[in-house]
Amino acid sequence: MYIYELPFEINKELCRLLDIEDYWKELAGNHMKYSAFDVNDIEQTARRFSMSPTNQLFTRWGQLNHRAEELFILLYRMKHIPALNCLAPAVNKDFHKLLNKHKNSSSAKAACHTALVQDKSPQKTDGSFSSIPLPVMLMEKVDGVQQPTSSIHNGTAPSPYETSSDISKDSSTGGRANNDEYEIMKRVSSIPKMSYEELKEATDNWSNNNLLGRGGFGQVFKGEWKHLPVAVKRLQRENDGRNKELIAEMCLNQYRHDNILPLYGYCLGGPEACLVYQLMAGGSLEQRLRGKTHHPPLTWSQRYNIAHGVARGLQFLHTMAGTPLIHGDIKPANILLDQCLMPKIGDFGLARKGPYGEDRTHLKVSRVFGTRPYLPYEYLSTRCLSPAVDVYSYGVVMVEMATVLLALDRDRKVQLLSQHIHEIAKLGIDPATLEDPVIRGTAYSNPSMCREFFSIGLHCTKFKRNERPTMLEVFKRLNAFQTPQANFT
Ligand SMILES: Nc1ncnc2c1ncn2[C@@H]1O[C@H](COP(=O)(O)OP(=O)(O)OP(=O)(O)O)[C@@H](O)[C@H]1O
Repeated sequence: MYIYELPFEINKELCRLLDIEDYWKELAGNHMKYSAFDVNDIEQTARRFSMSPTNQLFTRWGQLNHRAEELFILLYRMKHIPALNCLAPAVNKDFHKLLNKHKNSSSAKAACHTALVQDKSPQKTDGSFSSIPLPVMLMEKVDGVQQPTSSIHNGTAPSPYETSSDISKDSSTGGRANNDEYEIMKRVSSIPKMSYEELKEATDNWSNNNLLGRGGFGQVFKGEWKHLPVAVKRLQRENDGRNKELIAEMCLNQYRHDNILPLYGYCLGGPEACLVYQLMAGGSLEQRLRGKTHHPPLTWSQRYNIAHGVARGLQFLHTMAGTPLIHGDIKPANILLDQCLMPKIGDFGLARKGPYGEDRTHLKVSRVFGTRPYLPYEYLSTRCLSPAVDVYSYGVVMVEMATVLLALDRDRKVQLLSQHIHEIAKLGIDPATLEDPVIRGTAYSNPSMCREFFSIGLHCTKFKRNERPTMLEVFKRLNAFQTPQANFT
């Protein structure tokens, strides 16, 4: 019997059993070998049409002419006894010995508990199936029981009998995907997967000529992948935290916005895990401010556009449907610029989903990550993470953009820029005197813009977090500033 011929009652009950606790995902990803992308797609489609995801999975798999016996074997591998019981009437009796095998074994999966409790199989078996010899068509063996080999596999999902799995091949351990990895795959499933070989070729075998920079987690290379300019972040092999970085990047860098650096894909299959981003031809804001590129200094108009774009991106993250996303590491090195100097926020390795609901204002985290000179006291001392942390960091970046003073300068009396600017304000010093020396006193100077940046910086770095503006307020303030000053250079 083909899957699409399953009797309505059996199909319905299987859907019920496998929808519980998302067992269908295990079936689809670990056993039918669908990619995480497909699993996600099935889930989305089912949600869109308010239907059972298992049913959606069966429809897809069934289109490849898979048979009930094949499904039976996969359920056997999952040790899902209620589902096996349910499907038993639809398969050749020779397969029932698999069910007996589980019934006689004490190792039936604890994970089936929920399903067992709620089992309403239309036809219960009494465990007394006969052990008739298997049909001649069966050629391969699984756990001592031969399996059919006659299915037509003309689609993307490999045969359940193939020994190599897409997921296990893709695993950084080189072995079968473990639960953690499967969890990652489930969550990152909308991000395309790339092969290590492809990326090696794209970067000319990780050529030093293509090296764009280095960060705490690895190196970033320029490359061309399928005629698309890309930046490939190759994560350090010995870096224990790389999986964390990878997971966070993949799970959280999925918010699509003009001012968020798009993650094009990832690769878990090679000696090092890689993340692939849009290539930002303008480099990082850090490089531009510190004159580390061959480009001319930024004009005020460009600085304004960068400040505006970053505020726009952050207010977007902070206002995500009731759950703000806190970036946690806003600094010039993580603000990338495209060829038109449009900024995109990158590096979501430290990003966190923020406090849920309006009554929750912060999260208490177990460890503080990030770059110290950009972090406020309440986060460093009491580990309170809230969107106000990003606001604070943004304030420091605003002042850096206006003055190119270092966020931390050990030769300065007040080493932290976030504190230094408050001292300056207290002393009544005109911030325009601190304007970036490259443009101060030139035709490109813009003292009022410098004061405005400084003033936003002061507001954002207020000691008390509830006295800081929200990113939306900052964004609006910048918008308002644009109109009367439209002709600044
Ligand atoms: N998409 C990109 N396009 C162009 N250059 C990039 C891109 N991503 C990163 N870079 C360059 O590579 C450098 C290293 O980036 P990476 O994100 O690894 O580290 P970082 O942010 O500088 O430091 P850390 O991750 O330790 O905080 C950046 O400073 C930037 O110059």
